[in-house]
Amino acid sequence: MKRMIIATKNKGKVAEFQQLFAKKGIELLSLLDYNDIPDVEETGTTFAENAILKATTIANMLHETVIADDSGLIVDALDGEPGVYSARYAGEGKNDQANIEKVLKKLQGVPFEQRTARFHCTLAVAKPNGEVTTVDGVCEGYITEEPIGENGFGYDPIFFVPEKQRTMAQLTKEEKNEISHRAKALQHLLHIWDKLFEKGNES
Ligand SMILES: O=P(O)(O)OP(=O)(O)OP(=O)(O)OC[C@H]1O[C@@H](n2cnc3c(O)ncnc32)[C@H](O)[C@@H]1O
Ligand SMILES: [Mg+2]
Repeated sequence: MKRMIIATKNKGKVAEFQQLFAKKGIELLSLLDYNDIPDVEETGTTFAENAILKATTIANMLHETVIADDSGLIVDALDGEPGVYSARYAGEGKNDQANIEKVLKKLQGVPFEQRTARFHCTLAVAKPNGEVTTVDGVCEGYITEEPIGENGFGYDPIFFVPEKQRTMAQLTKEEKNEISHRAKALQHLLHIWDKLFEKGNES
């Protein structure tokens, strides 16, 4: 396998996948490399449903094997919000800053030890022949009281990683890729990679 398509338009995800796949010597394309691919409506109520929806829709459209990523932030004190609605928590505009402000506002007065949260990532691989496989990855942490750090994307500035004693947005791309939900899901995928793409099973 020489190239792989990631069914996403999220630049932050693309940058992380580029780095994660570099070691495999696979050329990565994303939906940012194509014109005129409409957004897939994320009508599912679970990460897996949405990841499968995105992967199968784009695989059917392009007649190629594609990977889709559906991910989000789960905050225990908010009963799991923003969850599958992470990208559009503060409205359809997908505004990272507004999403962060909404989480922080809802958590006002909640002490640090009760601000537990996790990032979840489901990756779905869809082949043009209709076969679909999913893998998951999770990263545990705490929600800070204010945004800290400039790196990454989405909720990274308010996600404190105990292992690193810094927020996700204070980590380099390499450091985030050592511990992130996305990297863990991809590790699971790489474990079954040869089986998924062994000769005769490529399409
Ligand atoms: O659907 P695609 O095109 O892949 O792009 P998206 O941004 O809409 O992606 P999702 O539907 O999977 O929504 C995931 C949201 O969860 C948040 N998120 C996911 N992974 C994250 C990460 O590594 N760091 C910070 N926030 C993350 C961020 O707000 C994302 O927009
Ligand atoms: Mg989305």
